[in-house]
Amino acid sequence: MEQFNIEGGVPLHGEITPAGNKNAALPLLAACLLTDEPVILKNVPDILDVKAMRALLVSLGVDMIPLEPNTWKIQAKEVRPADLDPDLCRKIRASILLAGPMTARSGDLHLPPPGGDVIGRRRVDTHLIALQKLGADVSYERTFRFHAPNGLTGADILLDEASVTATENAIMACSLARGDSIIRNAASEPHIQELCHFLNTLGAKINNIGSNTLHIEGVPRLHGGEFTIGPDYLEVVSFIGAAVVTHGSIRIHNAGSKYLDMVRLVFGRLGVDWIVEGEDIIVPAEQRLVVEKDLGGAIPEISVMPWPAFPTDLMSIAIVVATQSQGTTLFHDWMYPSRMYFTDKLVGMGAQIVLCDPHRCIVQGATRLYGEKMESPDIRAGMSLLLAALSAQGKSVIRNVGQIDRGYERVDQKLKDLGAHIQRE
Ligand SMILES: CC(=O)N[C@H]1[C@@H](OP(=O)(O)OP(=O)(O)OC[C@H]2O[C@@H](n3ccc(=O)[nH]c3=O)[C@H](O)[C@@H]2O)O[C@H](CO)[C@@H](O)[C@@H]1O
Ligand SMILES: C=C(OP(=O)(O)O)C(=O)O
Repeated sequence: MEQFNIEGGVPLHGEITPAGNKNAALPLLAACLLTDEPVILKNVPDILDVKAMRALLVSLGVDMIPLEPNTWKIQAKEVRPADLDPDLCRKIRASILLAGPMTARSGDLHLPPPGGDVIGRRRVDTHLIALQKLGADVSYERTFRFHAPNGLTGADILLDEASVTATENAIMACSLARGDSIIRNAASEPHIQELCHFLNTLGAKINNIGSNTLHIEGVPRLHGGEFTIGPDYLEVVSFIGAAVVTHGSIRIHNAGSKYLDMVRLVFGRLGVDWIVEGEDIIVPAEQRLVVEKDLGGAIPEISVMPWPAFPTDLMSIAIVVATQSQGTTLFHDWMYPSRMYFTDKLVGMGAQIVLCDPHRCIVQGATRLYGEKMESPDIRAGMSLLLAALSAQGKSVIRNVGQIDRGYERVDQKLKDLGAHIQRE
């Protein structure tokens, strides 16, 4: 297993361009199953999760041909509901995204359980409820079977929670269902909006995009098309965090700042700001990192919520930034029960953090961090430990960097280009 060796304390300077959004690329790749015509996808990130999704699609009969770096021609001329490799499905959460398009396209799929980040129980019930509502038979005996030999029929679907991937599965299935559908309590993250725009490019009829009530007119077939995946806002914010905790200054090209309003508000409470210049973001070196108290001097709370509120996937980055901001902040992530345990490693580096329970921690900043040897537990915690190591005095080792490579393209090279002292070994 590869590791990163980092010599911390070097301010980052320079320019980067983020890769395409992992959480958009994965559903868009799965959505290519909905048409037998070729699709050209541009700005597909070169990351481990995409490699796993590609292997899954290939085993279902899909051709995926690289045209140039980050650009793929994908054609699902004929699909076969083959027995999918359970180990491959377990590698990524997004393997569950095969359920919607395969049930709609071929009426049959045997799907082993998905995997992904180990950050607590991750239910799939909402996915099953949505597909059942559209008329699919769903059974589970260590593997899922989705069966709809006569196709799917549009329905009024009320999701029992605003699950991101369940919304995506429902959207893909409704697009080819007979008749009209409504998806209520839909999630509306940027990647869900992007999936809707992509499907409309292929001839789907999805309305109210970006809202929590989607209207979908089913169509008998989708055609081919071309689409460019948008920038990964999670990578953008991770690099903003890296610049801030190293007191550096960077320019991020094509940063997709239209999606960052809430993040800016929340990071603003930690004293972080940036300048938007066209499509770019500039993080200035001079930041007054002081926690902004709530009215009456109360300790501010940063908590996660479905979009357009603050995303859970940025919680660990915000926690590391808070260790470098003067003041006290309460962090609350009710979504996942195991996302906060990585704070132990920050404490080992010198951070003052009280883990109150699996969902809450209090960070008292600013503290100097010192280099440590660590293991990357999950993708975002891994990236956060990398930020901490870049900010720390002395040497750090981060093992199990495959967790970071799942979602960040060439992260070590990008950091090196910004002047970081980082080696992959
Ligand atoms: C491949 C992909 O796109 N993964 C993302 C997707 O995962 P994923 O789609 O798996 O996450 P979900 O949106 O289903 O839910 C995340 C967690 O929050 C809970 N929950 C969610 C919504 C809600 O209204 N009530 C509720 O309790 C769920 O039970 C689950 O435990 O969305 C998550 C939440 O943004 C992100 O962390 C993941 O990076
Ligand atoms: C939790 C994440 O990914 P996944 O859902 O793919 O495990 C993430 O991207 O932070």
